[in-house]
Amino acid sequence: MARRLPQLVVRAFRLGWQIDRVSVAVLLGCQILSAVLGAAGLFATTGTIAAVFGPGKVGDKLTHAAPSIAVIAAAAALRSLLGIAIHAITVHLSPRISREASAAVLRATVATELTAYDRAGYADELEAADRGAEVAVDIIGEAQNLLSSVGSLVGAAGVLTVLHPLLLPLLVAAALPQGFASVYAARVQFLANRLASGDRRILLNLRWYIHQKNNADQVRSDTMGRFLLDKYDLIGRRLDGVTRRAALQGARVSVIGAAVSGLGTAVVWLVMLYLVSTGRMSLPHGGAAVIALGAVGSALRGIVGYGADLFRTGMYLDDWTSFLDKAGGFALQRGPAIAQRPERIELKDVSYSYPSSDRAALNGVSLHVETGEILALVGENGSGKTTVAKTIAGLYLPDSGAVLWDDQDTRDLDPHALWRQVAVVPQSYARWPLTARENITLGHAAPGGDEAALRAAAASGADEVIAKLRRGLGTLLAVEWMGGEELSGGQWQRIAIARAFYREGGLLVLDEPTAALDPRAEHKIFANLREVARDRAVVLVTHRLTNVAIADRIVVLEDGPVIQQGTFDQLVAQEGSRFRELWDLQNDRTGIPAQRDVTARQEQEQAQ
Ligand SMILES: Nc1ncnc2c1ncn2[C@@H]1O[C@H](COP(=O)(O)OP(=O)(O)OP(=O)(O)O)[C@@H](O)[C@H]1O
Repeated sequence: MARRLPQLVVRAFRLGWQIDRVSVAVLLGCQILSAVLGAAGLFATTGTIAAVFGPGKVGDKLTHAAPSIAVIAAAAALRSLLGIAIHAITVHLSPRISREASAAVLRATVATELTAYDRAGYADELEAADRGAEVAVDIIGEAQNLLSSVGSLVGAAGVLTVLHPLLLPLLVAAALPQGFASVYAARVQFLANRLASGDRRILLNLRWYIHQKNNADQVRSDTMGRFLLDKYDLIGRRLDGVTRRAALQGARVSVIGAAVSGLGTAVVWLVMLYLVSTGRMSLPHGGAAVIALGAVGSALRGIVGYGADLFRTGMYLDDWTSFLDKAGGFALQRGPAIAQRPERIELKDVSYSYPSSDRAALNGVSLHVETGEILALVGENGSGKTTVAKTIAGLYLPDSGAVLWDDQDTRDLDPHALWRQVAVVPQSYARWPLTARENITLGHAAPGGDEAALRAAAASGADEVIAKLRRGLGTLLAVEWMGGEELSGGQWQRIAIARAFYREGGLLVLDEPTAALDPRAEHKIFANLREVARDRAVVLVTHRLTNVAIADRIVVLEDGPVIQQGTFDQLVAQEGSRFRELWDLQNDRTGIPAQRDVTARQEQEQAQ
């Protein structure tokens, strides 16, 4: 603690310094002045006592004591003014420190590799960092309380040492057991909190799932309410158990520490009585020592208490800094090269495993797509289509092999510049609680007003959606907010596609882009796709095989590796192949395979 506390005080003020130098400078100035005034007041008190208890007439004694009394009064008045100033500055500064600390976590989070989210433990580290940012609100207050106690201690200790050199070391020794106990209790509480972070996250998720509008119908229709609430209760009780055990353990040690310190304090008083009764210390000095002892005692208790608080806050802040330093070990650290609009993107023998899985999601995948082309990825659930699409888009880096954007490895490319060239419609797209305009432009408003956004909306069918909104593009798409409106699933999907069409990027990735669309809307998307692909490379992931007929090339994946590649006609013609099997199954209920069989039979008969 002795080693850590000075570092933590420096760290607290450094954090404050980054945000508001003037406030921190004034705070430190007030603190030093207050300590000096405290010592002056205490010295004046001993002077007053010596004068009052000394020999002479009462009137003379009071005249003698008057300057000291004036100093005591002035010091007390000034200190209380300084106290008000310190409090006001602390209250003003603390929330800003906490907000800045949270913003730093957010900045680090968006600057981590996507794969971090797939790693067990990352969410815990993120939560710990968030908690560190949350408690940062206390650090300035705790640091300044500690400084103030240290200031009082220095002043009072000086006075006490002048009165008798034995008293101060004895008092410090008496305070130490309580100090150790407080730090131990703080540490136990911190470790318990860390241990419980997984459960706390589950509770948070449960709350979110129960509150969320998207799930509200299923919570009711699936009669999930009781089940979720019981789960919440169960985990809450487990959490209570952890905190109760920590509180008991901390309290046990605190009681022992307090008892030993209490005994120590009794010894100090006995020593003082002994010194006064044996004439080793004068009575006026004894009186002054009583006051100084009180001041030193309360300063020591302050150091112990505030020190323990600061120590605990420091442990949380350690989690915060360690997350910021390495962003959970997944900080984006790619090369600086700036990606241009890609002419050709190529996957060369790419393999990729998710961190939490010992099975490869991609296994030796090689394929390419060029500007003006539509590449379709096909395969059964879990075959690796989305993973390939994300790897092409530079969202994942391969474990082995390479993803080349015009011969430049995505590992060497600046990721933000690369993503400016990418437009993605993922399977579950974000429904931002923003206006329709912002949902399409995503903060990249075109200089020519709404023209580009409306063009993208027309290409995706979102124009019909916008036309029905009360305030058109300016309508807030969040019904839970005043003036907001809600869209249907398919209407949202049209907006998500418009968003991708709006982006200028040279790569367009569509992962099941029409799953929620009606046939007319779906037809419109695919009718426009060739035009959209004119100056972009398009990667299309879909299970609806009729839609992949539009693609220039189709890649069929199965559990990681590519098992077939070719045009639609080539793949359909491969009897017994996986693509042909999926095609036949999909059309089993529509009669298309039967028609095909009839056509094939007719052709055979004609040939004979
Ligand atoms: N975040 C993840 N963490 C661990 N494994 C994952 C993760 N995402 C996908 N996988 C695994 O990787 C494999 C490929 O998944 P991917 O999502 O690429 O398949 P897909 O072909 O797109 O499937 P679908 O047709 O169901 O969308 C699957 O075995 C899946 O279980």
